[in-house]
Amino acid sequence: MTPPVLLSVAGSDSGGGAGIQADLKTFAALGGYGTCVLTAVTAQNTRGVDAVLPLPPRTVTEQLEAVLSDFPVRAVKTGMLGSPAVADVVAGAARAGRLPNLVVDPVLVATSGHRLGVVDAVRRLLPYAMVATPNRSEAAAILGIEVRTVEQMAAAAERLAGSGPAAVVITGGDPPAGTVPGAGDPGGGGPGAGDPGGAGGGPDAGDPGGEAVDVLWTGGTVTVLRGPRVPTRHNHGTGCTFAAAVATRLALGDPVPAAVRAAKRYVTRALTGARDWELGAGSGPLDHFGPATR
Ligand SMILES: Nc1ncnc2c1ncn2[C@@H]1O[C@H](COP(=O)(O)OP(=O)(O)O)[C@@H](O)[C@H]1O
Ligand SMILES: Cc1ncc(COP(=O)(O)O)c(N)n1
Repeated sequence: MTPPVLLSVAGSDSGGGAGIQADLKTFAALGGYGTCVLTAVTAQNTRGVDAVLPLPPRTVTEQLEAVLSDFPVRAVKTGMLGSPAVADVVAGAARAGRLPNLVVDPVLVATSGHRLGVVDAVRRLLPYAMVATPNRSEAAAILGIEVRTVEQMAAAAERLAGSGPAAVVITGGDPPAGTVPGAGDPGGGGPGAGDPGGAGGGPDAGDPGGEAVDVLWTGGTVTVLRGPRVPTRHNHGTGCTFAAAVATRLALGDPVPAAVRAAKRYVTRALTGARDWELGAGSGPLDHFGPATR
């Protein structure tokens, strides 16, 4: 059977763990066919980003035309945009209705701390998103407010949805200092439990008992998605992988809540598969195709 076609609009990670490389692996692992439009080339490895070359808007336009004129693209994921001018090119295609099931991952800063994007570029694309997937610090930067607790994640998701996206997932993969703060009952609830007040005080990434808590806002409903926090230094590209998985599941026909749950499960498995890997000296990549992902 012909697989559904996905498009990733993102930067290249020479280390292969994030960006275009993570997106194409995720699309393939989940049964899609991946195409790509490069926005920037980064010199990057598990330790950090050494250089960034943003591509000219015209080169991005030409790649978009090449892909969209030939492939029946069913869903699109954007990551690093490179520049506001490139964001305008992509927003133009979205405005023209050429980017269906658009998942916008507002990449601003790499896990290593290197700046990869600006809020101004992300703002130009958000109005056209079906799903936006900022992490907590990205949501905080876009809105100019603090986003740490589950209550703050829920409020931020609702505010971001006000700027256009049909759904917003704020991801909480980054280990906060010591705990995932949130008032109320720390217990209960698998992925999909619906109590925004119940993040609990799970220990952070160093503790196998902790949780990775994401918050989904869609159609006026807040859903708290909980998963086990995988204790690992191999966590480079989690945000890219998550957003690419959401896009793939949308392309396969899932509604947004199901797509988001499936994406969270996939990231957890890809993290689990690479837990004992020793690739690079810093934040290593995920296991996109390993037995844990099946
Ligand atoms: N150590 C971890 N264990 C389990 N899930 C994780 C871990 N780190 C990130 N995730 C999950 O990966 C997805 C991407 O989130 P996040 O890491 O916050 O994105 P980003 O890379 O943009 O910071 C979310 O579903 C988040 O809960
Ligand atoms: C080209 C590119 N795009 C996106 C990210 C963010 O990935 P992460 O948040 O996992 O560092 C990255 N490091 N490089």
